[in-house]
Amino acid sequence: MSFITVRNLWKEYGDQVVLENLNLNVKQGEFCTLVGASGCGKSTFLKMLLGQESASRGELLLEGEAFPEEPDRNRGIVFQRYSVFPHLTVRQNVLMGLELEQKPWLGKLFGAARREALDKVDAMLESVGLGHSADKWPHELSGGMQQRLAIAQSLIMRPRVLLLDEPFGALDPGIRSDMHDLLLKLWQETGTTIFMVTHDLKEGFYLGTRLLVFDKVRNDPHDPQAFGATITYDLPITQTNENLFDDINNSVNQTARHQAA
Ligand SMILES: Nc1ncnc2c1ncn2[C@@H]1O[C@H](COP(=O)(O)OP(=O)(O)OP(=O)(O)O)[C@@H](O)[C@H]1O
Repeated sequence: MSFITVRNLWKEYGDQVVLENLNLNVKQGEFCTLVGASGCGKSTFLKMLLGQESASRGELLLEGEAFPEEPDRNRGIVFQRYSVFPHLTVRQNVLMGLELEQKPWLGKLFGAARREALDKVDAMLESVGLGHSADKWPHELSGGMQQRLAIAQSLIMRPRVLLLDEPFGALDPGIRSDMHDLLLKLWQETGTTIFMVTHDLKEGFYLGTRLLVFDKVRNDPHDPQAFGATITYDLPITQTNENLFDDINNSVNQTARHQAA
């Protein structure tokens, strides 16, 4: 049985068809990268996987069962812009998830439970290279450090599915490449299933084990909302070549021009 099953999935907002007829089977531990023109519903798809948006039609299954309708600890998300809490230190930012999980009403751990949680937090901070910054405030961190903190915050909950929405889009190229190494290391260590949206096709090819291209196959210039995007390429990344890269790039750019027209 596949870990995640997407069957004839549609998403509409009012008259606008955003996604049409998505079909996908994902195994546990796969690293899927999602590319596509702006507005093709990539973030919407992540939100559906997170439980923040529901499908208009079709099925979204986790191990054969309907996805829980509310976000839960099975799924973590990291956005492009830093989603950390400015009024908490680095350590408190990562600790908070564990506290809320174990003490949902009080939001605080005490004694041995707190010490155990702090050990986990410090180990996680070490693994994302923030061991020396545990007592800093988010505004004292660089963009790359804040993004590492956001990743630590998600991973401490050991999500079975990690959703990344252009997590490195706002970072400089050098820092991006460090973050790639870090993400691959954490993915290998945790075995979590990843869906990552990127605008950078090369990044998609480099990081993922599987590339999903979201694109519109039909376009009505008089009614741009009539048709949604679907998955036009679903490729194991080992089977790619230079021509395919150009084909995908061209079709995504063409859709982007239609959307902008
Ligand atoms: N809550 C909402 N209500 C109405 N329309 C929405 C909502 N969320 C998204 N949309 C619309 O759905 C379409 C797809 O948006 P989405 O953000 O998923 O695209 P995307 O592929 O992630 O784009 P980008 O690459 O620019 O982030 C857009 O036209 C957007 O305006």
